[in-house]
Amino acid sequence: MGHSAAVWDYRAATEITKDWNGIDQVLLRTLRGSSARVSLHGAQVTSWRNEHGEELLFTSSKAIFKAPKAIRGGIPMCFPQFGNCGSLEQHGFARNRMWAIDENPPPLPGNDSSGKSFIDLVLKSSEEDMKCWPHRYE
Ligand SMILES: O=P(O)(O)OC[C@H]1O[C@@H](O)[C@H](O)[C@@H](O)[C@@H]1O
Repeated sequence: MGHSAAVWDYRAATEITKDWNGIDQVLLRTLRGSSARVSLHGAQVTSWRNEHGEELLFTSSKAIFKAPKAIRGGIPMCFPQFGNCGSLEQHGFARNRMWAIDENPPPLPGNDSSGKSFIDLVLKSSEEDMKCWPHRYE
């Protein structure tokens, strides 16, 4: 990619694209050539490729990347419940909401961002979700 560790610009290694349903997804690349893809639908990690381009995550070919279905596969956010251990939908509603990019995230701990890339996503409680889970969160 033409980056060197001395001038690593993680923002240049972060690209926002749309999936086939028009939903924003974030592609993150590292200096060494590995990458991850995160959908704003559920903040779900849908791909993680190593520096050889090999996919390390399973995402079902039957996955529907669109509400009201949560994405099946990858790394889901299970909140505020896991599985069916509660009265909410399977694994909670967070994986079936549109998350937002936090433009002013707190810095990474230490000085460990060289060659890496990252994105901070945020989900805030909504009046609608308060009806079934009456707690504020962010
Ligand atoms: O199928 P979903 O709703 O995407 O959930 C993902 C998986 O979550 C796990 O907790 C279940 O044991 C699996 O059966 C399930 O497939």
